[in-house]
Amino acid sequence: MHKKIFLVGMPGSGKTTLGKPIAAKLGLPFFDLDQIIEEKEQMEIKDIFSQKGEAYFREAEANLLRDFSLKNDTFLLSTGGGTACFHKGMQFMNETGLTIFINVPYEELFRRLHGNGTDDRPLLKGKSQEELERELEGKVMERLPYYNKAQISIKGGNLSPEEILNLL
Ligand SMILES: Nc1ncnc2c1ncn2[C@@H]1O[C@H](COP(=O)(O)OP(=O)(O)OP(=O)(O)O)[C@@H](O)[C@H]1O
Ligand SMILES: O=C(O)C1=C[C@@H](O)[C@@H](O)[C@H](O)C1
Ligand SMILES: [Mg+2]
Repeated sequence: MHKKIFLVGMPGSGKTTLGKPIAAKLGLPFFDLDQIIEEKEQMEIKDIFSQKGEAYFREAEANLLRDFSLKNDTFLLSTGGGTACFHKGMQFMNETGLTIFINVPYEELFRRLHGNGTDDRPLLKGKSQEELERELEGKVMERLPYYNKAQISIKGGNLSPEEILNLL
């Protein structure tokens, strides 16, 4: 049984929503790297982006991913949308534990996030509907090569936690 599990995937793919019940079923404590960053920095992610910039955020994220994984023996960690894609995040997670990619098509991500779903997602905020859909499409294309290195890939977004557990 794996004791260190990393969930990776796009914003809106369900890492937080699905992560909690999956962790509970597996008896693992659940953590969310975005929350860990906000606690450490004492700032919301959108403010880190606007005040300190994306490069600062990516470095803090990479450092905290490593610190957290080394200091904790058992966990299910829901990572940020970009964690796998910067500073060799995917490689580190694959060397450290079990990686699971929740693979949701961009059209479904768009359905979930348009409206107020982008308020707390600084990379997606302030775009028209059309721009948001194109942005999601582009990001999925750009990031798939990283996410696809996960050891387990779960296709389609509308699975329940129970269905996902059956795939593990
Ligand atoms: N399996 C699912 N079926 C249907 N809707 C879902 C599913 N998983 C998540 N959603 C919906 O999609 C939205 C985004 O989910 P969630 O916040 O869990 O994504 P995330 O991967 O944690 O995003 P982020 O990387 O921005 O933290 C929520 O409104 C949630 O209700
Ligand atoms: O997709 C991304 O690059 C991000 C996703 C979020 O989880 C946050 O980590 C942050 O908003 C960046
Ligand atoms: Mg989340």
